[in-house]
Amino acid sequence: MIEATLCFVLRDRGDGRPDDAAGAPNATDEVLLIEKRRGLGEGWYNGPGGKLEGDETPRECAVRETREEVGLELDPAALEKAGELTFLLDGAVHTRCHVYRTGTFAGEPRPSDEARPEWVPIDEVPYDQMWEDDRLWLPGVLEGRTVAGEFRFAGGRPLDEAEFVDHELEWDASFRAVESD
Ligand SMILES: Nc1nc2c([nH]c(=O)n2[C@H]2C[C@H](O)[C@@H](COP(=O)(O)OP(=O)(O)OP(=O)(O)O)O2)c(=O)[nH]1
Repeated sequence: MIEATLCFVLRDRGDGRPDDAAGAPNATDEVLLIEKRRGLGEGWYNGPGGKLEGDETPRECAVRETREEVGLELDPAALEKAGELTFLLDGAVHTRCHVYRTGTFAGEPRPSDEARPEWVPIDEVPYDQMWEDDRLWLPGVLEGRTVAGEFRFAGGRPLDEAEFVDHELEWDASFRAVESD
């Protein structure tokens, strides 16, 4: 089983309207997406992220992958755990993915061999150029919600060529018990 991360960095486009009391972003916020240049999901938009290395925690992985892919420095303590997604392929767990969200970052995004970064208004996220399941959970994550999801694919490797067949979602999931993540 692969353990991986995704990290969605949000910024306020500056319309002066505050986010709501719960801190949920408003519709003028932008999210940093990458166009993935190689590997799984090549050619599709996603958040920065990737597989855990060595004995790093998912949080450390999200910070490292964001630095490597787009050159932003994140504050690990300011990463909010927003999701835990399990991707199954032909009945077996293929990848467990920890999803983070943050509004705290330093630096300007820059392209790398792996990724071309782009700030995208959260109501213009190109779901037709992303993994097929993303439209089911990413809008809620960008609104500040938490989600636990299971997504079933079938048809053999690689995962990004398999058929998306089924899913289960639990919204407003609590990840406090595993917050060392
Ligand atoms: N948004 C989204 N991301 C997904 C899905 N399935 C899935 O594995 N991912 C993510 C998890 C990881 O961040 C990323 C795959 O990891 P990666 O970027 O390290 O994969 P890779 O094959 O390019 O690995 P590498 O050669 O760079 O080590 O894709 C999905 O359905 N939706």
